[in-house]
Amino acid sequence: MDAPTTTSSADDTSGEGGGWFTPRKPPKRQEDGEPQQSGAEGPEAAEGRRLASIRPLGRSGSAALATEPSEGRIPAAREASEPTDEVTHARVAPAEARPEAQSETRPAAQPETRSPDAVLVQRTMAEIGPDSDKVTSYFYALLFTRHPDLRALFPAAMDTQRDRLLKALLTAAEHIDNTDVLVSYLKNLGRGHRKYGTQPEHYPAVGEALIGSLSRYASSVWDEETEAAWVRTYTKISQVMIDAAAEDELRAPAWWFAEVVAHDLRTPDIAIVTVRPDQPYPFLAGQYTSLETPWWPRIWRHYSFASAPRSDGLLSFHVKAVPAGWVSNSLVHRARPGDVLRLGPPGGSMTVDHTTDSGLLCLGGGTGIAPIKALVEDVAEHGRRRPVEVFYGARTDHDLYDIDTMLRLQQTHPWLAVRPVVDQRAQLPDAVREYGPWNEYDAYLSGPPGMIRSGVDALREVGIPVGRIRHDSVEELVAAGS
Ligand SMILES: NC(=O)C1=CN([C@@H]2O[C@H](COP(=O)(O)OP(=O)(O)OC[C@H]3O[C@@H](n4cnc5c(N)ncnc54)[C@H](O)[C@@H]3O)[C@@H](O)[C@H]2O)C=CC1
Repeated sequence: MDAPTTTSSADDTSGEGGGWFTPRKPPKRQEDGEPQQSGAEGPEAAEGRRLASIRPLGRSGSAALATEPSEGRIPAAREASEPTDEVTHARVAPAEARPEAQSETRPAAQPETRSPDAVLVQRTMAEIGPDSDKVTSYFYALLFTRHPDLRALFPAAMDTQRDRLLKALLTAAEHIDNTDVLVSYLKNLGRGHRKYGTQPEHYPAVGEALIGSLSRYASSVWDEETEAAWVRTYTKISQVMIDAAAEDELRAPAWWFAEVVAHDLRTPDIAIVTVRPDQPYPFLAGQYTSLETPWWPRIWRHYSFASAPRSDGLLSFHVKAVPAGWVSNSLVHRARPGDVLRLGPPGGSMTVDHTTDSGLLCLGGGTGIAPIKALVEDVAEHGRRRPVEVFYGARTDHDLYDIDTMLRLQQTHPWLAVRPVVDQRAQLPDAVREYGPWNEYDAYLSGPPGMIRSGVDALREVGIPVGRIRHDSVEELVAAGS
């Protein structure tokens, strides 16, 4: 099944964006192609005022956000940029979930801790909240009418990811003061865009469309000051992305080709797909990649690696075909040895900290067992006898499609305990409560959103601090309709 794209509780910012692709020739303004809008604020009025402010951002090497990342995470946006496998819709965080909404309810005497730009950006976000679908549509209308070459390079069916790019940008802007988290997120986002062929000159085009759509739908709060704040914010965002992509270019390809070498249908809708990349693919156990099939060009989905790095260089994924999941259905029902896929760079930070000897408490629900298996192999390879307890949840016995592998690992490694938990008999979080104590353990959760939520609650109840609980982004899992 599609792996979620966020990992870890206190970190991770893998980033994949929604896809800006290389035009065959440099993008060119198409004044005649403007979307026709009735009403006072047409695209020209909305967008034409300050386009010169967003300049092409070359590969300067000087990141606008200078602070080094501390592996932070932006929970809402990380996955936002890369869909899992489902149709999703524009989702701007509800007002009550937004940082500015919280600060708006502070007592008046409390000092403002946000930067002036953040205040203006967040005010815009609050304003466009109810119109997020319209903002998204207008954003892409502006982008593609002004830069038609870009349209041809997005997936044919934009519904699947059309809001990903915008959402990632808006979330990044909203967190502009949270530099540690943001820089790491944006660097990953910039690196992830290399597989689309994104070039520095594409960023101003996107920035213009962004400001054009925001100014239209946040017109009641939009003024010169707000526009300047957005221009500064977007310039910072894009500069970090451009620099990260340029840096990455020196050491890694934009994508890897990977030939399917094995296809093991474990249940009618779950397959283990093994591929051989065309060149070495470095990654860490617990991470994931983005994957494109030949049947759905430019539709990328995330899948966790189901093994630690192997000496033969092969990579495996556990894929569950989900309703309307184009990529997952192709991988389960169509892919065969010899087919060639493309892989993006690895991402995610749900990885083992080898500097400690703490035990690992792992909860894997359904195909979420894939990265858990990789973590177990990673611990085994490091030769440290750390206790590892795996709770493997499934709907029925039949759905424990990889239990044999897990039990074999348990036989080989005395420090490993694997406990299958089948729904009819127990709930995964309840099962965890029956064992323990867990206060000396780091926890890893991988599975559907409901499992992550109730699992985190249960783990906190049994005394594991939140900073030691790592998991995939629930928001993104929900967005994926998993
Ligand atoms: N890196 C990761 O974290 C990965 C996550 N996944 C995610 O895992 C999910 C797997 O889907 P399926 O195999 O269809 O799983 P599923 O829906 O069949 O659920 C599997 C098990 O998770 C537990 N579970 C599910 N909902 C729960 C809830 N509300 N409360 C407590 N426990 C619950 C139960 O034990 C259930 O049997 C997908 O959403 C996929 O995106 C998949 C691969 C990797």
